[in-house]
Amino acid sequence: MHVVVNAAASVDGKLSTRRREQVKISGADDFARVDRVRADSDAVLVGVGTVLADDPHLTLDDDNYRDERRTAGRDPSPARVVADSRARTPSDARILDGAATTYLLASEAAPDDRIAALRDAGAEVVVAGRTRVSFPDALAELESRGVDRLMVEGGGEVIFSLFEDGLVDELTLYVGSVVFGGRDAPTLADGDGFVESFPRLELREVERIDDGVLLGYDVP
Ligand SMILES: NC(=O)C1=CN([C@@H]2O[C@H](COP(=O)(O)OP(=O)(O)OC[C@H]3O[C@@H](n4cnc5c(N)ncnc54)[C@H](OP(=O)(O)O)[C@@H]3O)[C@@H](O)[C@H]2O)C=CC1
Ligand SMILES: Nc1nc(O)c(N)c(N[C@@H]2O[C@H](COP(=O)(O)O)[C@@H](O)[C@H]2O)n1
Repeated sequence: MHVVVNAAASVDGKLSTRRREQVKISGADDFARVDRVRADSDAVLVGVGTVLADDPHLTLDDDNYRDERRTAGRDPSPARVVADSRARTPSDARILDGAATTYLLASEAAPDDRIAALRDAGAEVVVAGRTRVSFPDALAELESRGVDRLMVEGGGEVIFSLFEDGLVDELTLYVGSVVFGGRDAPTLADGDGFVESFPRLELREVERIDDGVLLGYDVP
């Protein structure tokens, strides 16, 4: 499986403000680029923190991309994936609106009634990990279900874990020309942080988009 992380950050590396609400950092051209990356992916993954904060839809905005995928014999939209160890995703979350397949990655610690409720709401539940989602196991299961190219849209906790597990192949980071500050504001990679063996990236591209900069990296 090829894993592409895409996110937008302020110049001080924050994905949002300390209020952890959804903030538009990208402009129209960058959102159009993100739609293209989604359209090229088999699935789009976020953590439950992002679902609770943003209630994202994660489908395609551009109808042409849906047509293009149909013509290629693919589902019109990529699948949506939530990493949600305890199955906290609300049953009325937008990712469960039936517009695309939605996988819920849970751990063995998830309450049975929550798993049942999310299955009733249409989620395909994948259990991987005892108390927290094991990404190596969960991504292997998704691959067995046809997900060869996975886009990860955040947030910082999930992105850190994927780097920690050595599962990231590419990172594209849009840096908007804005400062959020805030010691508790989410950053591109949160979690426990690295103190050694830092993931090293190879800078592949730099492009001005809207009033910000897109940085593209390969992860060797
Ligand atoms: N600007 C941007 O591009 C983006 C911004 N955001 C912003 O980021 C914030 C949300 O980020 P954040 O709070 O970090 O949330 P995340 O979306 O990263 O979700 C984190 C949660 O995922 C669950 N999880 C399950 N398995 C794992 C695992 N193996 N490793 C890590 N987490 C796991 C955990 O909850 P549990 O233990 O219950 O499973 C964890 O608390 C919001 O403010 C949102 O607006 C989000 C995406 C993109
Ligand atoms: N690329 C990008 N730029 C921003 O400025 C953002 N705030 C985000 N956020 C991510 O996009 C998701 C929203 O998706 P929908 O529009 O609901 O489909 C949000 O949850 C973040 O993952 N991304």
